[in-house]
Amino acid sequence: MTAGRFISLEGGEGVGKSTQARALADALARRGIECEVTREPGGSAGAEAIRGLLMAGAVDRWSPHAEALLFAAARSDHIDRLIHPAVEAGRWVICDRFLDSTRAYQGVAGGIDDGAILALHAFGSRGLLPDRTLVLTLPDEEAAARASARDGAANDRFGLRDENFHRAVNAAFRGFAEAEPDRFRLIDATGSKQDVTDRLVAAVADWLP
Ligand SMILES: Nc1ncnc2c1ncn2[C@@H]1O[C@H](COP(=O)(O)OP(=O)(O)OP(=O)(O)O)[C@@H](O)[C@H]1O
Ligand SMILES: Cc1cn([C@H]2C[C@H](O)[C@@H](COP(=O)(O)O)O2)c(=O)[nH]c1=O
Repeated sequence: MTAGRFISLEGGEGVGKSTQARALADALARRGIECEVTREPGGSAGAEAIRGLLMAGAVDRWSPHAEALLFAAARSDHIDRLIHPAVEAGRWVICDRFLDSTRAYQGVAGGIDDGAILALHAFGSRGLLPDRTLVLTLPDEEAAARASARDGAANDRFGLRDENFHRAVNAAFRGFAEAEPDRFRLIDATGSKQDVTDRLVAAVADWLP
C-alpha cells in the first residue's frame, strides 16, 4: 500500500485553488495516484451544513471569534469523516483550504491571536497538519480580476470584505510560508492553468514513484 498524503492548497480569493485542486488530482491520476479532492469549509455532510451558515448573510453575521469556532467545528467533522480515514487507507487527499485559511482570515486579518487558533485546532482536530501546504501566489490585482470575472456581483460574506482585508490575507499566507518552510511551498499562480498545474506537480515530485 502506498503512503497516504494530505496536501492543502491555500491562498487568497481567486488565485486558482479550486481549479488546481482538480487539475492536480487529474495530473496525479495520470501518474497512478488516486486522490480525494475536498474543500473547507465543507467536505463532510456536517461541515457542508456549517458552510451554509458561514457563507450566507451579512458580513457581520458572525464575529471573528464565532467564525473561528464554526470553522474549527466544521474541520473537526471533516477530518474525522473524510480526511483521516482516507489518509489512513493510503489515499492522497487534496484539500482546497484548511487550517491556514483560519489563521489568515480570522487570525491575521480578523484579529484573533494565532496561538488561540492553534489551541482550538489542537482541541478540535488533535492538531492535524497537512503533510504539505501549497500556497498559490498571484499579484492582488490579478487575483481580484479573476474572482470578479468569475463572480460578477455575486459575493459571499468573505468576498464582500474590503481590499485591505484581502491584502492582509494574502500577506499572511506568504508570512506563514516564510516561517515554516518545511511544510509550505509558495507556488507562482501566474500564467496558464497548465503552467500552474506543472508547478504544483513539481512541488510534490519528491513523493512520486
Ligand atoms: N491560470 C489561470 N489563468 C486564468 N484564469 C484562471 C487560472 N486559474 C483559474 N482561473 C480562473 O480564475 C477564477 C478563479 O479560480 P478559482 O475559482 O479556481 O480560484 P479560487 O482560488 O478557488 O478562488 P476562491 O478562493 O475565491 O474560491 C475562475 O474563473 C478560474 O476559471
Ligand atoms: C477554510 C476557511 C475559509 N475561509 C473563507 C475563505 C473564503 O472566502 C471562504 C470559502 O470560500 P471558497 O470559495 O470555498 O474558497 O471562506 C475562512 O475565512 N476561514 C477558513 O478557515
